[in-house]
Amino acid sequence: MHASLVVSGLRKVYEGSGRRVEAVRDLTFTVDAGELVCLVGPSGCGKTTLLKCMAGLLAPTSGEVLLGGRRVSGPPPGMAFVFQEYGRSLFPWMRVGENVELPLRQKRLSRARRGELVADALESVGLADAARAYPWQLSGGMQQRVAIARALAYEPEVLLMDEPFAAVDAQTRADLEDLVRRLWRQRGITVLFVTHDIDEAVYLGERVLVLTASPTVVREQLKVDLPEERDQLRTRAAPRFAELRTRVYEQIQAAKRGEPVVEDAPPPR
Ligand SMILES: Nc1ncnc2c1ncn2[C@@H]1O[C@H](COP(=O)(O)OP(=O)(O)OP(=O)(O)O)[C@@H](O)[C@H]1O
Repeated sequence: MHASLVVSGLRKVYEGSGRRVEAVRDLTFTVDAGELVCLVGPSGCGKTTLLKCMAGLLAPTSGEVLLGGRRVSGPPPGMAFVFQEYGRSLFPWMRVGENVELPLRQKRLSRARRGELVADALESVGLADAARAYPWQLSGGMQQRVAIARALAYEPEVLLMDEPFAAVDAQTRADLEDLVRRLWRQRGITVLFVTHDIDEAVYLGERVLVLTASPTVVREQLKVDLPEERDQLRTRAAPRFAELRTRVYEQIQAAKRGEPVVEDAPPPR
């Protein structure tokens, strides 16, 4: 049930109100089935535009997105999202369990099966006892866990995450990062994770894609050759982690300065 994501020659030009913005010029990359890829780039480089095109919420000007070999032309059934603004993505008048169950109502599942999926997803994020609480009775980090549980319960082939931890404190963020790694390893979902945070990208990803400033192309694809088993203290203290984060940082600085992309650049040591 895992699917690859292919972005091919994607271009998006916004036009209207006498303004023309070429947000994304030419993006081509693949996220293999079951891979966890992080995407970083300078602010305003078109990450949200890209994700909206991938989610079928915005039509590209040219190029295409393929999910499991099928062209995306509207919200694909096998895709789930987690956004930064958990406060706005959960319905305050619904209990946690009902929020998690909501997207499942589109699927033709029995009530019992829906109940199982909700319980399993809440258990996976460590919130088995919160099903009857309302979102506003939970901390920010717990609300974001609910948003992750809602995406998991849907049993997606692909999970798109758009700066999902930007609004939580550092300690919670570290816990949520480990949660994403653990769920990804357990469930083998294909994950594309957008973040502003270079350390987060290197800690989480199997690969990091660095985008240029808008109009956007892929500046570099970096394989994260850290052990699969990661640890907030040991991994972040490893010399290889420091080398990788330096490389990503340099690439983002170069992107901000608008330096041209060097084709066939040698791989980092
Ligand atoms: N609906 C729109 N109409 C016109 N221009 C837009 C629209 N949405 C985005 N843009 C422009 O497209 C460019 C990329 O915006 P986008 O929000 O995709 O970037 P981003 O990388 O997600 O930004 P950030 O990192 O700050 O969240 C910006 O120049 C923005 O002004």
